Amino acid sequence: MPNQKKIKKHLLEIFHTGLEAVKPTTIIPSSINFNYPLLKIEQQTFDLSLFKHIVVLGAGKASALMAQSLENILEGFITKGLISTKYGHSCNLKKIEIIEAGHPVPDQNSLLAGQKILKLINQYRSKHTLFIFLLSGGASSLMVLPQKNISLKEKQLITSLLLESGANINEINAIRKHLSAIKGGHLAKAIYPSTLVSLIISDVIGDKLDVIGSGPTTADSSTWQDCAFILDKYSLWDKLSSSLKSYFQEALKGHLSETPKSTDKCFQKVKNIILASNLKALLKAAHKAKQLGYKTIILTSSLQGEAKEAGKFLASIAKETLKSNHPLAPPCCLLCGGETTVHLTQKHGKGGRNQELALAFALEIQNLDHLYLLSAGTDGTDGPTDAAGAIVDGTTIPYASQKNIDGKKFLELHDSYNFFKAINTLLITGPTFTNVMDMQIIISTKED
Ligand SMILES: Nc1ncnc2c1ncn2[C@@H]1O[C@H](COP(=O)(O)OP(=O)(O)O)[C@@H](O)[C@H]1O
Ligand SMILES: O=C(O)[C@@H](CO)OP(=O)(O)O
Ligand SMILES: [Mg+2]
Repeated sequence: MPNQKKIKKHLLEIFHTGLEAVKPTTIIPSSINFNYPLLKIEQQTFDLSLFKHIVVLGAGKASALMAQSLENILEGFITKGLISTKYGHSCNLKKIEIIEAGHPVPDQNSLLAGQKILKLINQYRSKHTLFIFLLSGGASSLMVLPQKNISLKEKQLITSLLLESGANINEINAIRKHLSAIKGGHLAKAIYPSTLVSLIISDVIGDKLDVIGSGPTTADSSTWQDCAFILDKYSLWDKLSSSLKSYFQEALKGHLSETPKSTDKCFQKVKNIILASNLKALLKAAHKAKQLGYKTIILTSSLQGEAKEAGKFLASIAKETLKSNHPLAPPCCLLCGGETTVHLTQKHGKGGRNQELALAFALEIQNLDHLYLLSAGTDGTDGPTDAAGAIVDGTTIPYASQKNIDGKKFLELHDSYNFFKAINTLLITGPTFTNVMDMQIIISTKED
């Protein structure tokens, strides 16, 4: 079907245009202006003649390309640097060391990164050092340094429990911050009295500074009470090791200190600057969709909730375009972004929130012509799979049925990856070196 091919090409063009707008290679050069001694980053200006050293640190899925883009501007001025990124997300750097580490569950290299970053901070901490921190999503797992008495194994266990529980990223990170000696503002505290500027690519809803990568350079707004509430809400107390359980209990009795709060003087010397977000990608994607001839609307950049419910809801809007021309008449493009969650049942298959959303959408529009959806993670990875997401239309479910593949069953088993793999409709991009949550692109067209 030639039209099907054309629309799929459009979906990919719109997605990749959105991605391009939030790549480090785009945003770093466009936000930084350097004319020695003045380094201007967005609205902030730093006089480099006041500093003896510039030390670049960072963690996240985008940190390697952020570092490379920064080296292109500042190479001769950087004293030393170290960033941590996910396996397979490195690129060539001249001055800055790279460690590749585990994600979404931290590993030994995540710990090594946390230790080495703290060592560099201790080595260069002074009023004459400017620390530049390159932060993007994934940092919570890629750089860890557990508080005293907490082992890496315990951090790994609680991370896995939280990821499977259906907890959202605010909740997951409230717990992670309270177990960390480097996130939840602790990194800013360790760097004080040096000057710190944190360049940030946001992958959380509302661009909350203390949630992105568990906010290493920001005052934490969550509390031990919040942690207790989250452990209750997802029935996690009994799944914790006995030592971790007593750790939280001690904290609730007031025996452990809180994460650094906004009144801490260390934050007076910190500038947190968000360089890219989901909305930025959606705006550029919308521009492309309009160029391709679609009436276009951005529905939201904060889609959240259970992935399959979001898929159903988006399908209802897509169908409305055909039925009543609302919110737009075809040919039109509806854009959305955000981060849904998947509450995994104990026995489950392989998938990710975008593939799950796409499968739920496909089930709702089966046998309907004219509707198409691309749903994908902007980091190029959806869940623990090698796919970024999937592309579906009205033929997806019937085509699978012909091959005796029952979409409904695969959805129930959270096995969306194997569903799409079997019918060869996975979207595979590889690492994109950026990360602004997920994007959904719906095209509704009345052409045959
Ligand atoms: N079989 C599965 N089906 C659907 N979602 C899954 C499955 N396995 C894991 N997930 C979800 O994948 C999420 C992690 O995906 P990932 O793309 O790495 O997230 P992020 O990009 O935010 O780090 C977890 O929150 C988990 O709920
Ligand atoms: O590192 C983190 O805390 C989160 C949010 O920023 O990123 P990701 O979902 O990619 O793990
Ligand atoms: Mg995420």
